[in-house]
Amino acid sequence: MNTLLGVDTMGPVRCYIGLGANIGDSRATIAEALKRLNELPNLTVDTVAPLYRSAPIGYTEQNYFINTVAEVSTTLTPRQLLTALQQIENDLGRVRVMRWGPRTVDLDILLYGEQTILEPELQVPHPRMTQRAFVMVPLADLNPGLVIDGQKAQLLARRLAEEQEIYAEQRRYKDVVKKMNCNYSLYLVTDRAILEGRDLYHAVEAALQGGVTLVQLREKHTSSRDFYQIALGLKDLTCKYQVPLLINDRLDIALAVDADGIHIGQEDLPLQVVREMLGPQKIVGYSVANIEEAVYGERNGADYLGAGPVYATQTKSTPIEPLGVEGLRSIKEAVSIPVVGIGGINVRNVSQVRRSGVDGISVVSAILGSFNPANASRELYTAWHKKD
Ligand SMILES: Cc1ncc(COP(=O)(O)OP(=O)(O)O)c(N)n1
Ligand SMILES: Cc1ncsc1CCOP(=O)(O)O
Ligand SMILES: [Mg+2]
Repeated sequence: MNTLLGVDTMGPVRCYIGLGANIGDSRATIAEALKRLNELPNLTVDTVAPLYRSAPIGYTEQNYFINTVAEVSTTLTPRQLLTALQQIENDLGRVRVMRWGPRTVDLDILLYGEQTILEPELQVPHPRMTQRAFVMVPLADLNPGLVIDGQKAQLLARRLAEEQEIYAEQRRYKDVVKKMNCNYSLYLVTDRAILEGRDLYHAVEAALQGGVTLVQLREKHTSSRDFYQIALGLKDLTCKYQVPLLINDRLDIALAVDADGIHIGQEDLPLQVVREMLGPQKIVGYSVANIEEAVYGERNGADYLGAGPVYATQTKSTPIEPLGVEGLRSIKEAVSIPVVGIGGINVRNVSQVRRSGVDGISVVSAILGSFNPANASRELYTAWHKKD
């Protein structure tokens, strides 16, 4: 890379970014920082280590830190990357008061490819990284064989973990990466009634082969035990196709099968409670039928909104008048999180729905009502991606 001109001539560079926080809801702040990192132009978060809790070093009269390390690929120059990280820190409320003092979030370039940078503002490899368990332990999770200053990351991590106070947190932040990369464009919501006895797994697998990007298991009249078993089976299937699985309504089932998230509506458990119990790393979808509900959803932790019904539907009885494309557009314009339309969407009206500006279509009968769900999904996929 030609760093003088800031021009990329060599393709993306693999970098490691250290993240730490100890003010407020540190886990949520780290999740938000990772999301913003992944939204940077010319940068992709490839993988994130588990979270660790570590004792403060230097100034010890402060909270324990939550730490992790992200592996990213980027065509940003080291300087551009540093500026972008500082911008995220500032946007998330970091105020620089004291060296090694408490912080809302701290983002450090640990390694930038194989480069060594010795500038007053930027030193890479990070000068103290091989002395810190909270850096080396998550870094060794991502790349145990990595050699820094002639020493293997895994060996350094083991030694430092014995000397310094560091605890593994339960939540796996690989989920955050999955959530950040969630594709809402063709979202299948299941309903076994529509299958009229055909096998759910076969139908969902066919839909996945046809291009479905997200699946919601929606079981309205099933015992908890059966719901759980079906969810486990669907989780295996969606994992095989690397497509996230969300559970309709039931927080207990979503937790029990470690689903990628949940979809709840106006009559389900309160959004804030669901977010709190599921944690920041999981996807929470929220049903809305007007702008007020949409704004509420965005402010209270929803990752995306299911807006509908867009058209009349036989699949769910609802007293709500269809929103139409204009109603859908007004909801999309009122928020900045992804919005999918739902209700009566099929291959004939999908291009109209797309023109409202939403991020995807959510469908039941247009896929599961077909004897060939793979073809039906393919047609919807093509229609969604068709240029006007
Ligand atoms: C993507 C999506 N959008 C909306 C809904 C409807 O949710 P809700 O209003 O809670 O109704 P039920 O689906 O629970 O009957 C949804 N499921 N998915
Ligand atoms: C669950 C739900 N929520 C609003 S409309 C709807 C059903 C959508 O089904 P279909 O795609 O068959 O119209
Ligand atoms: Mg519901």
